[in-house]
Amino acid sequence: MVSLDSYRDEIFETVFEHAYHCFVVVNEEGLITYLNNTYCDFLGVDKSEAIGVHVADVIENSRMHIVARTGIEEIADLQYIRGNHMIANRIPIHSDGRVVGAVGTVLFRDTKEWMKMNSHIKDLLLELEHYRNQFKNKDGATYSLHDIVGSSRQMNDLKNKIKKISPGDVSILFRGESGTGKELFAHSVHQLSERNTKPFVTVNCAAIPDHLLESELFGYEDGAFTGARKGGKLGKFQLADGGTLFLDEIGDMPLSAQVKILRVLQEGEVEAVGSVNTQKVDVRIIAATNQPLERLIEEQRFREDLFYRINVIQVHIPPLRDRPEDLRVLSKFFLDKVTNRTGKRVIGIDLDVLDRFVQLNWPGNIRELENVIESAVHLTNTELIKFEDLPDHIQLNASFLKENGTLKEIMENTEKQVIEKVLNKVNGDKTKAKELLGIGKSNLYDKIKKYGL
Ligand SMILES: Nc1ncnc2c1ncn2[C@@H]1O[C@H](COP(=O)(O)OP(=O)(O)OP(=O)(O)O)[C@@H](O)[C@H]1O
Repeated sequence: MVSLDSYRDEIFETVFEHAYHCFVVVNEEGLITYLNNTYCDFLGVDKSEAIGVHVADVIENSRMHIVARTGIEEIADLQYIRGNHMIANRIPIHSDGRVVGAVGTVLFRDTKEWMKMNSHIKDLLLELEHYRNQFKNKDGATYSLHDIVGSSRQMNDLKNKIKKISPGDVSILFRGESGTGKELFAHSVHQLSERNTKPFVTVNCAAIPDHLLESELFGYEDGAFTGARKGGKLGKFQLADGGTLFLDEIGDMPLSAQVKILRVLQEGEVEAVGSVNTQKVDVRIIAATNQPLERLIEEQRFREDLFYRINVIQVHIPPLRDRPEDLRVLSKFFLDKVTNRTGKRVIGIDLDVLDRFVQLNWPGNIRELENVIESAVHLTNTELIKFEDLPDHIQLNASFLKENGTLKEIMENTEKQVIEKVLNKVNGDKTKAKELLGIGKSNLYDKIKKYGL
């Protein structure tokens, strides 16, 4: 007689492993705990490598991590995976009254009917895409984590952090120098959140003149001011209702607008310019800045109470110079992007060029790197980007460093020369030397030893 356990295992094995359906199970963090063989084959992944990985990294357009968080089931949802439209069911798993994960099934039995329906759906979606493009609203999140290139430890840590903090409504403040990718990360947060089917609206606080910012943010009523559009206009808050509002360059927002934003965030209501009524809005705030907000607060140019509102979770994006491991992969990525766009055949980057890139400071970060590659692709006469194809300022910068070494080497060299000169001047008297140099005795001894003086 078969035991109950093995009977159960048999059923499990038959249902999950021999079925034509794809099955996936995730835990509450969205990490895959089970993936059946059919799904592995279809995705072309190795089961042992997929288990424990975040589902969004293994399955395109997955929403399993969202269901595992919200506990709201999604039945017969259309999902695009590996070139096909599939029907996905996502069901939350409850234990002890709380959601502990989700199980997902995807139907893809390759029957003729399904193929027919699939191609019909493809046609319909193409048509829909065509109409969507015609009415395209420039707002919307167009990037996701997959678009963020980089293999450095810092980038991987950042991506993991984004996956953890994206679900939920917590406000996030991205900090980092210009061109580090703050906007890209803001898009990704929205894409990974429960709000991803709702609008993602960007406000560039630095680009809107002070006197227009209020009406841009909160909209205005018909006839609110001279020159106002007939019928009034919706503000960014109303447009983002249910979704995410990305306040870019928030450090540049005038104080008067800061007060008003704070009120909206506290009360969840907006008042259009010229209106006597308020309107409820539900938006998640993501902000970004490259400004030192703490200093702006001291100088009373940024409100401390607003800072605490937006700074619930802070994410710092490191500058490019601090993650040289990403230079090679980013350079290749931009090379492919530019050559695909321009049709010019340039297949590689000289190793010399990449070596130089590592020495540079990149004040404009990834945006600057993209511009440098773009200009080099246009200038090169060969299939390889060479040193002489780089813009002048990069060549100068690089050759200076090449001749003199890295910043650390230049500084050490200078330090050695100064100490040597002072020691000669005082005939080796270390007490006098330390006074002239303005450093402590043990510090001086350490340096004498380090430079072999
Ligand atoms: N990791 C990355 N992978 C691919 N492209 C990137 C990456 N980071 C940034 N970029 C690209 O670099 C450019 C600048 O990125 P983004 O606008 O997100 O930076 P930012 O930090 O918001 O800059 P700013 O503070 O000036 O607004 C964009 O074209 C973006 O697509």
